[in-house]
Amino acid sequence: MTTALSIKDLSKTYDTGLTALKSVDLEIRRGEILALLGPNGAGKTTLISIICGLVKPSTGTVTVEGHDIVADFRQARQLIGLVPQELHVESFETVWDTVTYSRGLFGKKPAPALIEQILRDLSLFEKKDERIMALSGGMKRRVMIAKALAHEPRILFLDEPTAGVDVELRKDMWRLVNRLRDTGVTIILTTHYIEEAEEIADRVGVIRKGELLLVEDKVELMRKLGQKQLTLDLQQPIDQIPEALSDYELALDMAGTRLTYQYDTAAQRTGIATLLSALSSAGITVKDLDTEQRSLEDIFVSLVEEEAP
Ligand SMILES: Nc1ncnc2c1ncn2[C@@H]1O[C@H](COP(=O)(O)OP(=O)(O)OP(=O)(O)O)[C@@H](O)[C@H]1O
Repeated sequence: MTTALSIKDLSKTYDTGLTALKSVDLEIRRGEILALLGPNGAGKTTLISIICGLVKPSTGTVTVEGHDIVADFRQARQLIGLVPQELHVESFETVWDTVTYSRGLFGKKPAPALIEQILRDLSLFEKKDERIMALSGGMKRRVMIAKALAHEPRILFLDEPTAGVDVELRKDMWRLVNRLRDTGVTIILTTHYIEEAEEIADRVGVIRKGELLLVEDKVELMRKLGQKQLTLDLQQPIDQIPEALSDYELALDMAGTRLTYQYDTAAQRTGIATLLSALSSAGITVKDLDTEQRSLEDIFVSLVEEEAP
């Protein structure tokens, strides 16, 4: 594994006394897409801001492709592209000038062909001569992404990139993210949209109250924590779950016509076969059945709830 980003024992206590990060350890591989999930105020932006040199850590170290973000700030920062949560783009400049200027800030030689490609990828090329102030909010957000990419970063941070953007931009963005990843760029995104993490991430980190609760391969996480639910629609309503079925984790709906059964997909035995035969022995006829996999959203909600004091 080649490490793109290494975070060790990172903590941050703001001047107000609030501890936003508590001893975070995290290794991010080159070329992976990591989604950081967490409720409001979890510390996601603080983490990104420290890595980008915008906030000073209280303890700990961060290295970007081997460069320490404090001792070797310029080298480390040059490898990073940041698309912040807030829109702040120069109003009077044109799209082209703004994006070109961003590249220049990192001391990189002009590369008009590259800037053109970035603008085309973001469906911004037709707007290249327009002033930013004349653009819609969605277009401004595209400009922010273009600015972050102009100096060819190896690690791209997207802080809640799709909050309030339309479906079109979201799709463009994920296409671009996948293409960047194919060229070896490491992508770290924070999001409230769990389906976004589910769709795009290779690994998912869950952060809450400044603590990294887990970091796990997405597929593995879903396999480990994912439970399936079996829904059984009954031919005849029942008043209560028969005593003979008390060993199973069953729930009966209000109408008495639907039983639900939670089971672990990773378990050796799901218990479905014995459950069905026990139902039959109890004289309960099943009209229809259906299974449903828990989504990452369910997993996230249950994790955050479980850990709550
Ligand atoms: N400059 C600051 N001074 C004091 N406290 C701060 C500062 N910036 C952030 N905080 C606090 O630190 C905690 C973590 O905030 P942060 O913005 O990192 O969370 P987040 O996970 O990005 O949240 P959101 O999803 O709402 O953006 C919050 O309680 C916040 O109020």
